[in-house]
Amino acid sequence: MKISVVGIGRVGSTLAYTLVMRGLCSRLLLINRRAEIAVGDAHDLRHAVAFVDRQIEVDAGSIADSAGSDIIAVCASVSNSSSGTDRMALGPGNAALFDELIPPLAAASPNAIFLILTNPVDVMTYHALQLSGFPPERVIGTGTLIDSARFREMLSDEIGIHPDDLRAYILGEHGPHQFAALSQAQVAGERIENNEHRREMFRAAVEAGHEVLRAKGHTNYAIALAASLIIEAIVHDTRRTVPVSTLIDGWLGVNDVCLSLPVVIGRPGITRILHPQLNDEESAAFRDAGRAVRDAIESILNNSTTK
Ligand SMILES: NC(=O)c1ccc[n+]([C@@H]2O[C@H](COP(=O)([O-])OP(=O)(O)OC[C@H]3O[C@@H](n4cnc5c(N)ncnc54)[C@H](O)[C@@H]3O)[C@@H](O)[C@H]2O)c1
Repeated sequence: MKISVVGIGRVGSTLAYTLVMRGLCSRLLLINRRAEIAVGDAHDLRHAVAFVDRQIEVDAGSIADSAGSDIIAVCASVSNSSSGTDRMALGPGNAALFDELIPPLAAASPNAIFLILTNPVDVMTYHALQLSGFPPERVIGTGTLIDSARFREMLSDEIGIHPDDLRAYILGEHGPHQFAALSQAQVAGERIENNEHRREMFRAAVEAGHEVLRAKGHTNYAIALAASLIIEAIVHDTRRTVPVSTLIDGWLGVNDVCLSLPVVIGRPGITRILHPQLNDEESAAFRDAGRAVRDAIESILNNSTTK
């Protein structure tokens, strides 16, 4: 299993460390615009391999060196130091960066699965899909997995049940147009009540990500573990059900846009998209998210090579 991580900044280097810790590949390639950072991280991680149970070849390299990757995790980004909590502000810069990166990465590894972390993640997942020409099941955005994890963690504290056992999803956009599918939230077949307190908890979960950004200027640990859960599902064909950003084609009248829905993930990538029975308010929120991300795709990708 060969995994390439593109963009060795705060998120990419934490993801690379997580992949080594979890022994999720036999070859790990790090690619960064400033090559010396990737070289340094590759050395450091090679020393870390001595402390894990699996032999992993860790290298720094170029897009040509990524040939034959099974999974390509894209964390490359223009600087996000001045964008604050506005992920869309990164859109034009990152769209141009993807124009440069995705076609040669896809050509070097035509059978790979792309995992997109770069923000605005729904727009960038759509862009990667277009630029690679890969089928939608092999282009996955981390989407609202991270938001859902924060929400389940808060629910778990209140209910006193492990977050993994709670079926509670935040869906839609990884951004302001996300919503909690509370009408479907349940544990062991028992409904998790949809009340004002829980809706307040959803708002707190969304705010929690912003609090991390305000405090330290970036997020890295939780998103790296979220990405490694998706990668683990691919590597071990676990068929886990996770909310991630994927191409939506027709559901609830939403078309030609990437948004988060629960999907099943295995060795081929997304093996199935699930369609929860949302109530009217949640269905309207999903359509709103579709409109917002579609508008962003049109304005951000206007000048890109796909137009
Ligand atoms: N999806 C999520 O939930 C989530 C969570 C956190 C961060 N993010 C996003 O992940 C991205 C990375 O965040 P970060 O904090 O690591 O940023 P960062 O600035 O620390 O790292 C970005 C890295 O990309 C590299 N890079 C830029 N252009 C490149 C190119 N052409 N080829 C190779 N590398 C290139 C830069 O040199 C830098 O090392 C951002 O877009 C951020 O918003 C997403």
